[in-house]
Amino acid sequence: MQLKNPDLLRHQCLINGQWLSATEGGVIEVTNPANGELVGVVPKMGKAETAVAIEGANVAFQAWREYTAKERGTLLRKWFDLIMANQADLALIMTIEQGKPLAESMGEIAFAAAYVDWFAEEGKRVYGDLIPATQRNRQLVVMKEPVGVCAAVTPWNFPAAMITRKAAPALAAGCTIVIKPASQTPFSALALCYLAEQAGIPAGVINVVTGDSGAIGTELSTNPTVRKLSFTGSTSVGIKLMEQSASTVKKVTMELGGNAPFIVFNDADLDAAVEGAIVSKFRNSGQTCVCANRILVQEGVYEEFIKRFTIAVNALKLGNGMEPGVTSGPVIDAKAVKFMTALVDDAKAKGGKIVAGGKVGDLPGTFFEPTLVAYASEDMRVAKEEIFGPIAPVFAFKDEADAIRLANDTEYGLACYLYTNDNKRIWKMSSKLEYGMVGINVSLVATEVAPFGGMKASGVGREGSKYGIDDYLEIKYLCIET
Ligand SMILES: NC(=O)C1=CN([C@@H]2O[C@H](COP(=O)(O)OP(=O)(O)OC[C@H]3O[C@@H](n4cnc5c(N)ncnc54)[C@H](O)[C@@H]3O)[C@@H](O)[C@H]2O)C=CC1
Ligand SMILES: O=C(O)[C@H](O)CS(=O)(=O)O
Repeated sequence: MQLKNPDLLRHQCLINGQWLSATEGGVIEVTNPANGELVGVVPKMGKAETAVAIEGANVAFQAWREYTAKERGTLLRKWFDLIMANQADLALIMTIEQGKPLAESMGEIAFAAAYVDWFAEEGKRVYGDLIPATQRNRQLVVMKEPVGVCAAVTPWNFPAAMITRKAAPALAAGCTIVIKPASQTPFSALALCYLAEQAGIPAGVINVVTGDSGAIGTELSTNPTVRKLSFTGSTSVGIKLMEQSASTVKKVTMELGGNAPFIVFNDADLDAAVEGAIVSKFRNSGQTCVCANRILVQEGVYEEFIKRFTIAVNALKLGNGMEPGVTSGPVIDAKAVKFMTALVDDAKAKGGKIVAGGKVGDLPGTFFEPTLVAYASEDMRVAKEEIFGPIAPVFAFKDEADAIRLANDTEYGLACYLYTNDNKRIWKMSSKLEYGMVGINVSLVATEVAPFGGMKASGVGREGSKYGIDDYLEIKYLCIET
């Protein structure tokens, strides 16, 4: 890996300002999903190292909370500047360990940096209240204080943005944090924390522990010093972490799975809908929690949509994300390839028609072709399960009532998309769709200035926006005799 700044490629974890190997010397191998080549190794840490990191974060918290919001903001701004100055190297690390095309990695690094920039400012707007008392000689004051030591467990699909989306509000609020990145993509996390150290963020404020997910996760979720845990990943693991966090009554933010409907009405701009479906479905090879998981097209335009969408899917270029022009990289591992094959076989067995792709990619890594399943039906696995890969099932619906029924027929409630030019329908549908985020003639909704999150099995809490810092704060009410 040819980096301009070789110091970014870290093979140890940052704990209390020290770069450490695992106590027992174990390592985890990280491979490139595009070709199976070894990228490098990181420490295989566990409960003991995690406990040390938590204790160090607690010591650091005592001083960090005394910094003014402006002082913390200045350091976060320096972190932002260093992330952007190293964008190309960070993107290269991401593509090699995660597989997404280099252009997408460049975009994610800018997206990750945007959260740091946003919360560098937002920390300075954590206001309290003075409440008119109901009794004479009383002053009622509301203060907001940092919750303390926080934990973050993050996924492989956005190895940088999911870290800064948690670390930036935590640090801006005056908290400290211990991060457990996905074992598939640790180098992005380690590089980001190296840059935080270079920005002058004090030792112990931000820590990274790589290794045994179960052991590290159990310590993070049960250690009483940790007051807040933020997780992005599968609903099953999220539930487990919520259960484990309950024993010490932690605040939790859970960004979990999704099953996004992408609804196209007869009156929609079909070219815009096709373009939006390509972006929403095939970004990161379909491995995002907000990807279009079910494409619902009204009967009047179904055949025309399939015709245009087939052309667009066949125009996607599958390959190594380092190659110019590649739009679709590998899926994360062989397990994902096997899952995609099972979903396609199930759809075919239940009457679906594979009009594009449908096969394992004929490339050295873990590739699956961008796939279009026409004439999808509700009894198929792709109707109920989070695909998390490059398969686009297209279902037909009759009218608004049918679209709402189909769209809400899932335990998830994260993102959904609506393509129509009827304003009355937009407001009526938006109020009935059981999702935390609604894209209306828009297929990419995530931004640092808006609340990201959902309901039902998609989790609790919001990240980003002015709402994203609240869960890193405690409200303290003072009742003062005057
Ligand atoms: N909502 C989202 O953005 C994401 C959703 N997913 C969903 O999860 C499915 C599986 O993907 P995975 O990466 O395997 O997700 P996962 O939920 O297994 O892993 C996410 C993170 O949790 C950690 N983890 C796993 N088991 C843990 C435990 N017992 N205690 C503490 N931490 C633990 C992993 O090491 C990783 O850092 C995907 O197919 C997709 O459906 C996965 C990634 C992101
Ligand atoms: O976890 C994810 O899939 C991301 O949150 C999706 S996004 O924020 O990049 O849209």
